[in-house]
Amino acid sequence: MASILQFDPASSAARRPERPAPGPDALRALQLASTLQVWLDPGRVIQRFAADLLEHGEADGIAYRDPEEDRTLLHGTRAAHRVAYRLVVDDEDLGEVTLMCRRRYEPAELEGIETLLAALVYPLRNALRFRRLERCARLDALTGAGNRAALDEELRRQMDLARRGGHSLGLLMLDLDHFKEINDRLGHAAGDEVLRECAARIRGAMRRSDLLFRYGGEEFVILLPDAGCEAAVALAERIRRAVSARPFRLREETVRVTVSVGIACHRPGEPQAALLERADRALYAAKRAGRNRVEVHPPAGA
Ligand SMILES: Nc1nc2c(ncn2[C@@H]2O[C@H](COP(=O)(O)OP(=O)(O)OP(=O)(O)O)[C@@H](O)[C@H]2O)c(=O)[nH]1
Repeated sequence: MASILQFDPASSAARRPERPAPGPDALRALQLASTLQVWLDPGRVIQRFAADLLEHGEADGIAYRDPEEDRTLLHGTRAAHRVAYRLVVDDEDLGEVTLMCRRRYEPAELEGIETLLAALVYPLRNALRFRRLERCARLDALTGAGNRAALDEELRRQMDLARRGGHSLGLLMLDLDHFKEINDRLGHAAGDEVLRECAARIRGAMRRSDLLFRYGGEEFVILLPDAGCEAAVALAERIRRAVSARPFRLREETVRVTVSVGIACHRPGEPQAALLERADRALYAAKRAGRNRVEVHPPAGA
């Protein structure tokens, strides 16, 4: 088990005030920092950092625990001797870097490694911040689903993948029934609560590979990569049941909510707008047929 050292570049410099003028380590760190700052993806920053240390034989393997993702990236191979650094800048957690080596580290070697870690922390912090901002720009703040801009981008990407791979792509358009009544009777804040809870129930019915977006006010879109109409109908029914099965408990009231769902499956060569338009037509048919139901475009037998 490796001991974990907290690495903060400010306190690390403070610990060695008598450090001599820049030597080869410092020059290498400077070069490394200028290479690393080019990347705005934390995974790429770590990959480049690891490649540099592996190349110089300072480690046989380097693992990185991302502070915001449930994963650890490994470069190189695992080895018995380990030293782990929790990276912190101004109280901001940047994750944990573990260096693994077949031989035991000497104290002088660790000092050199800490100089290189100092080159890593700021590019890594910038990349983590950039990723956070980019994610916020693509998320709907109320429900945590993807927003309209994210849907446009993802739909284009998924249609392209479907075309190249010869896969199918299912699209569900989902709308809460009589939502205006909830807003009018209980107020906008209660309406917001319903939207949040509804998104949570939808997510609970989805598989990991399905993608949820808030399309507009009380309308959601789900993309099902590599899924045909049968799978799309099965998901739509699961969602319809999950929403209507039990009342929504709000702060002061409980309300029953239902959803209508329209489904269209991508046809080769079909433009994005046409696919959305067909799902919308199916949704309209579900509303006209009485709501709390699922319809597909084209309708069976058409
Ligand atoms: N609370 C809340 N309400 C919203 C939000 N966005 C849109 N709405 C409301 O959603 C309601 C949509 O009403 P309608 O389009 O008439 O639809 P509906 O009442 O669900 O009726 P059907 O769709 O025909 O079943 C309007 O009252 C909007 O003000 C939001 O972010 N929060």
